[in-house]
Amino acid sequence: MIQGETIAAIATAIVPQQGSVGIVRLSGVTAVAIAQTLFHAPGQQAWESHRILYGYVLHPETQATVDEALLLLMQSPRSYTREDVVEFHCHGGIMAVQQVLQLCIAQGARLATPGEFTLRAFLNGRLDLTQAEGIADLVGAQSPQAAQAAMAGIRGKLTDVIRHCRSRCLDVLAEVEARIDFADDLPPLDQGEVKAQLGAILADVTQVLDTAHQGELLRTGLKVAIVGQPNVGKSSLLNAWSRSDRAIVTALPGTTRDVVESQLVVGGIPVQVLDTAGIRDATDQVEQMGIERSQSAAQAADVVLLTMDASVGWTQAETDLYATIRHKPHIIVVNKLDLGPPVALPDLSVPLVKTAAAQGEGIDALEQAILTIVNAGQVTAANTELAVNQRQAAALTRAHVALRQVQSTIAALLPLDFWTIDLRDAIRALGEVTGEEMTESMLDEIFSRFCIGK
Ligand SMILES: Nc1nc2c(c(=O)[nH]1)N(C=O)[C@@H](CNc1ccc(C(=O)N[C@@H](CCC(=O)O)C(=O)O)cc1)CN2
Ligand SMILES: Nc1nc2c(ncn2[C@@H]2O[C@H](COP(=O)(O)OP(=O)(O)OP(=O)(O)O)[C@@H](O)[C@H]2O)c(=O)[nH]1
Ligand SMILES: [Mg+2]
Repeated sequence: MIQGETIAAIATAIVPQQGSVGIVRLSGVTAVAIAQTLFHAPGQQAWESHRILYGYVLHPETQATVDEALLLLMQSPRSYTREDVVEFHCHGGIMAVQQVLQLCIAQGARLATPGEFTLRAFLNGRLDLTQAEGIADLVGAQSPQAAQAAMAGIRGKLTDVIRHCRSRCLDVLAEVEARIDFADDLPPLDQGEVKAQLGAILADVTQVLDTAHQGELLRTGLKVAIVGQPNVGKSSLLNAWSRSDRAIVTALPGTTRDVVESQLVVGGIPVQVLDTAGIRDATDQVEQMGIERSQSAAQAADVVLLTMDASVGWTQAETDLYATIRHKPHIIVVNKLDLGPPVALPDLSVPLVKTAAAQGEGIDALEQAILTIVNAGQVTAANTELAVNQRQAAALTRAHVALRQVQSTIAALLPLDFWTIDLRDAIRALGEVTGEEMTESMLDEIFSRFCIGK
């Protein structure tokens, strides 16, 4: 194992007071030497791999005690990066980890770039690209289902399927090339067999591609904006939905002045709900600015909930507002249903949900309507075993196109050389999913999206 220059980073959250323990991680050729310079382990503790040492981090010049800490050694290749890895498990907060990191830098380590530990794990063959992306997804997951899908990626479920597709393509390519090179010495190509193989591979690629929408919903989640006239019950809806008193509710129209956010999980999908200022012709400057924010929130949302008051009914104001959001996926929420049946409903064929937010009624129906409108299907643990991301989907789409092209080439009775061109394209595209065929700049681009210390 060739080890790179030693990199260092704080591996835990650096938000103040957010953890009782903080970890500084080192990986590379001088990691152990740096630890031996900085860490004093009293008594007869052995510096062995996969052992924890107890002791003190001491400033090498002043001998001042920087922290009381635990030290974890993981010797190459039995580590996350497959290089020598050392972790200082310090007290939490920011001072201890920052000072230990500074001491490591002073001893010659360099600050790791985002994702660099995982990049090294990838380059040293400990994980492939889909697994590395699974790790980033797990760190960013905002719902248990999103975490479950990420974990499937880490465990190599997608890798297995894609590798199998790629190796079958390589088999077909070998058969075809053999007929080109040694046509006289071999029996003719079994075209039926080749067609069957291609059909089977295409079916597998299609099945994986079909998970892209679920994957996108789980990873990026949804932004849902509640808009409507003042006093229709938008803030009450947010509160009922999030089972909290997140937003101020009063009987006065114009209560909400700024966008109020709440993070929820709907059917496994992370959902950011935005309660907004009621929209009307306001003279108050603060309210007017709030209304501008409502309008931007609606335009930035994935789904807009146009909320109305059943006891007032659908008015010209709703018609005007509707015109501004009709190009977005939207649902009409008829609130305050407890005050009696709606006076007037819109003459539109759009999804409509009836609620009584103050009583917490209608939330289930609202969630169902949202899942339907974004075509969420059933995001359950059972079918999130595979959930490809946009990058993987783009590569799989190229593989799909190339495989279809091979089928057309065969059907058009073109010579064998033509088959191999598209087969190679498909093989390259499948290799991009797992990272077997990647350029350095593609890798930099992917890993730079990771957080520092990962
Ligand atoms: N303290 C700490 N906790 C952590 C991590 C870490 O780096 N440090 N991880 C980091 O993300 C995750 C655990 N992932 C890990 C994956 C592989 C190895 C590892 O050493 N693998 C070697 C040898 C395993 C063995 O002893 O046989 C290997 O696969 O070759 C370590 C951590 C989550 N928890
Ligand atoms: N009867 C009844 N009253 C409701 C319901 N939902 C909200 N209200 C009441 O309507 C009033 C306005 O509620 P809010 O949730 O503040 O309305 P809003 O749309 O956020 O109002 P603005 O922030 O001013 O735009 C409050 O007095 C609520 O208690 C409901 O379902 N039924
Ligand atoms: Mg409000």
